[in-house]
This record gives sequence, C-alpha cells and structure tokens, in this order.
Amino acid sequence: MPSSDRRSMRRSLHGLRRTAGYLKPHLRAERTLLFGGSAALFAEVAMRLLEPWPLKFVLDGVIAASGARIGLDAPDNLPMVLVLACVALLVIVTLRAVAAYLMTLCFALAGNRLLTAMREQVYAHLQTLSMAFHDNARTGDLVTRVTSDVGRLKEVGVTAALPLLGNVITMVTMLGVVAVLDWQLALVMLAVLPLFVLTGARLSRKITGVSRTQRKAEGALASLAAETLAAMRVVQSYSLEDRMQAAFASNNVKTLKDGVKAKKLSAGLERRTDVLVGIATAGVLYLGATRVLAGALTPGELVVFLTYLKAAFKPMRDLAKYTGRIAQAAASGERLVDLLEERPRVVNQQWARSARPFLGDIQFTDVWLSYTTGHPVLRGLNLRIRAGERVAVVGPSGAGKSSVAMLLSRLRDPDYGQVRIDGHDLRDLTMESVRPQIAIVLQESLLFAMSIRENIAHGACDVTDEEIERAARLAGAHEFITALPDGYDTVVGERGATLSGGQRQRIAIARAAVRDAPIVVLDEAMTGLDQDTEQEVLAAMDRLTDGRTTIVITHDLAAAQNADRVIWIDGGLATDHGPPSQVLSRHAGEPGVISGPHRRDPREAYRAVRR
Ligand SMILES: Nc1ncnc2c1ncn2[C@@H]1O[C@H](COP(=O)(O)OP(=O)(O)OP(=O)(O)O)[C@@H](O)[C@H]1O
Repeated sequence: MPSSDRRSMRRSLHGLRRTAGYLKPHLRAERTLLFGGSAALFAEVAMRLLEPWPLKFVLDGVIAASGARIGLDAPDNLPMVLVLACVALLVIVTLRAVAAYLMTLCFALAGNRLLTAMREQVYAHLQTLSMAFHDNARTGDLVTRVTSDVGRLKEVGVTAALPLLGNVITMVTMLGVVAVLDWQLALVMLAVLPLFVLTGARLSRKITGVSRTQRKAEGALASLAAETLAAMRVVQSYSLEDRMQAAFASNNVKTLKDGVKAKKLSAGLERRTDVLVGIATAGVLYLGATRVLAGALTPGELVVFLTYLKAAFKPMRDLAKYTGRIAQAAASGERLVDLLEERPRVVNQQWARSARPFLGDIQFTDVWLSYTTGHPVLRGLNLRIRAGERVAVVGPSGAGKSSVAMLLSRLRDPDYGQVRIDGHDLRDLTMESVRPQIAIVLQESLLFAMSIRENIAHGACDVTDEEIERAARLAGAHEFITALPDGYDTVVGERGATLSGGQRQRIAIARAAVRDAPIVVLDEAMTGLDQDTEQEVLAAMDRLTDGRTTIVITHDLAAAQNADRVIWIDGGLATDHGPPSQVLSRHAGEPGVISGPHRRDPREAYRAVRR
C-alpha cells in the first residue's frame, strides 16, 4: 500500500474530525431534528429486519405445509396465515417507507440548516480577517470555500454519511439476529468480512487520495475562472484569451482525469464487493441447504438469512460508492476549517473602549510596519497632523504613503510605535468606533452591484434619502444620477463597471460624505481622471473635506498645492514637511510628483508609475 494513500486516508479522517469539531455547536442547535431523524432511522432498520419474516411464514407455514399435503385438502387455517403474512408485509413496507421519509426529511432539514449556519459563520469570519490575510488570499478560492465547499459538505452529509450510518446499523443488527438464530451461518457470513475490509480499505484509501487531489484541482480551477472573469477587461485588451483558455483547459483536464480515476476505482471496488457477496451467498446457501435438509433450519429461515446477507453487506458496497464523496467532503471540510482557524491579526484588545467623536488630531510616533517579515516599509515614521488641517502626503512610489492610510483605519497595526488620534492609541479603541469616523476615497473606487442609492448609503448606518441626495449634490453627482433612467435606483454593474471613472469617483465621494466623518483620507483619488472630470471631482473633494482633518495622498501637484502643508515621505520616513510651494520646490524633479503640463502627458504618467 503506497504510503501516500495511507496519508490521504489519515488526513481525510483528521479533516472529518476537525470539521465535526466546528459542526458540534450547530449540531447541538439542531438536536430535536437529529433526534427525530435518528428515531426514524432506527425504526427503518427495525422494519428492514422484519421485512423478510412474512415471506418465511408463507414459505414454512403455507407452501411447505401444503406441499406436504399434495393431493390432499389444504387445512382451513392456511389461507388465514397467508392473508396475515401479506397484511404484515404491507404494514412493514408502509411503515418502512414512512420511517425512511421522516428520516430523510429530518436529516436533510437538519443538514441544510446546519450548513447554512456554517456558511454564515465562514462568511462572517472572512470579514473579520485582516487585510494581511486578504492581500495574500485568492478571491476565487475563498468564494469556492464559502459556496461549493459548504455545499459539498452538505450534500455528502445528507446523501452519503447518513445512509452509510443507517446501513452500518442495519448490518450489525442483522448479523446479531442471524447469530441468535443460527451461529454457524453467522460465522460463514462473518468469514468473508475480513476480505471485505481488506479490499475495501485498500481501494478506499486510493479513492480518498484521488478524490482529495480532484477537490484541490477543482478549487484551483474555480480560482482561475473567478480571477479571469473579474479581470475580463485586462484579458480582452491584452488578448490574453488564449493563454487563459490554455491554463483553464489544463486544470480542467486534470480534474477530469482525477474524476475518471476515482470513478474507475470505485466501480472496481463495487464489483469486487459484488463478487465477495456472491461467495458469501454461495457459502450460506450451501451450508443453509444442508442444515435445512438435516432439519436444523426451515426453508423460510434460510430465505430470511439470504435476504439479510444481501442487506447486511450493502454498506460494504455503498462504502465504495461513498468513499470518494466522503473524501471530497473531508477535503472541503478541511478547507473550511483552515479558514475558520485563521486568526485575524487586527482585533479589539480586551481593554479597548469606544472612541468619542474625534476632533481629528493625528500623530504617528516612531511607527514601523512591514508586510513581509524583515522588510519594513515604514521605518520609524513620525508625523503630526492637527485637527482640521489639510495635509498632502507626497513622495516616491512605494515610499509607504498608502500604508499611512492603512494604519489610520486600523486595517493593519504597526509592528512598533503608536498611531494616535486625539492622543489615544488606536489599539486602545474599538475598531467599530474608529472606522466610522474616517472616510476614505481610493483611486479605484469600488462600487457594489446594487443601486446607486444603496452604494451611497453604504457610507454610514441608517442614512435617509434626504441625506443621500445631499451627499450626492455635495459630490457633484446628483445631476448625472437623476439623468439616468432609474435615477438613484439605477443598479450599477459589478465594481461599478457600467459607470465612467469620474462618475464612480463622485459616487464614492458621496459615499464618504454621508459618513460625515471628522477625518477624510483621499488616496490617489484623482488619478486616472480626465481634465474636465478632474476639476469637478476636485471641487467635490474640496466640499467633502471642508473643515475636516484631511490627508491627501497624491502624486499630483495641483492636489498637493491646495493643502495647508505637504509631508514628504521617502523610504518609510517623513523626510520633509512644510508649506506646499517650499516642499515641492525642494523636491522638484524627484520621482513622486507629477506636475503641470506633464501630468497630462501619458508617457510621463507612465514613467511616473514605472518609477
Ligand atoms: N499587501 C502588501 N503585501 C506586501 N507588500 C506590500 C503590500 N502593500 C504594499 N506593499 C509594499 O509596501 C511598500 C509601500 O507601499 P505603499 O502602498 O504604502 O506605497 P505608496 O507610497 O502608497 O506607493 P504608491 O505611490 O505607488 O501608491 C511598497 O514597496 C509595496 O510593494
């Protein structure tokens, strides 16, 4: 047995155990349904046990009895036994059907509710994870985990694990009944069991290995598809279709190959099981028939045994069918648990308290930050921005300007040093009380595929229609919004794709405006706009930031010149600050500022980006 198969099996079992640990609290919540389902399961097993017995009574009490009296009148009570046996069979079959129906219903309902709760838990957890996690995660992969991994767990739980459990209980009870009636026949049945276990275990491990690989490949395939679809504009404009298609096809073929391999293995296991069941049946038939002839057993009892034999070994056959699916579920469960065990890096400290409304005095003291261990991006940054001040943060690309905004919203915590607002270290305040007091407009303003009204309303809690309109007017967006066929109810494309860059930006400004936050951060919010739009957006931003502490992160001289002060950041340090004209003239010609006519020259803009 290759050790990789064994490892796969062990990992699957371990994965199922870890998943079960997370499911436990949800299982407790569904205990009524699970209890009902289990009761129905036992009732169904009991009916399965009873099912062959009417046949036995007919064989022994009617057919055998009448056969012994060929040519004679049948005794009067024979039809009565026959009628009773038929009625009993009908009752048993009906009860079994009802029990099976209730069992499926209870387990399916519990399974659905359980995994819906788990899906919510995973999604909620994803939202608590810090940017440190999300920056390195693949969106497609995360989506696959929340949707199809949870779905698979649910499907397999309801359609494979529970029936398998029912079948195992049936097998044990049937073997018990057979042992009570005739221990020699029970021994024959048991004799083939080790053979089942040996072949079953070996092939199950192989199937587990292949199924895990298949699940992984499916995850990678979904990630690739999600990434390509999200970046369709880049794919088409750079003619990357063929390359993407080739990458997709190679992953797709891999999942196909693994799928076929898993199917082959489980079909092989099923057929081997059939042969073993055949051997056991022949053995029981031979020994049973000799015992019937010897008068130790009735023909009816032999029929009961043979029926049991078939039913008792069903779990073995099902094991082949379900092994692959259970292994995939284990892999899915592991992927979910891995996610749930991911701890957010930025958390509310135990002592954190709710922040009062900020005045907006910002201070960074000896702040160090690294995204990769050993490579600090901010190296002891010190800066002070007074309440109500408008500061432009300028400097070369990669100097750490956006990292300042990241720290201010507590999307990350510094490795060392303090970030204070109004004298309070942000780590002493709860995130929920800090973040609503900071409004951010980014260069790439992402909108959600919802109505414009909802997109603006996302800026704050409980926003009225009047406030939305006021914010849109402030952002200079009201006119174009009302000119749209559905006005504020116009649903925008994913990421706001159906709007122009300037329109998206003005909605983002409106979103920031409804927040009515004392601190506003504009991170390259003007980049990529044409001159006319830029003037409008610039005016909107002036209105947005009026009277608030404002940090304008920019390469743009025009935006920097409007500031009260410019802070020059280079190599993770604030190396210069002062009035815009002085600072900008000291750094004229250095990378980091795109000024005057050059700003409109695409080659210069390109060079600035390259720098
Ligand atoms: N999520 C991340 N993971 C790893 N490195 C990162 C991450 N975000 C930023 N960096 C690195 O940190 C450095 C500073 O990035 P930051 O975005 O703060 O610079 P910036 O001054 O705003 O640059 P630009 O002007 O080009 O926007 C860069 O070298 C960047 O590569």
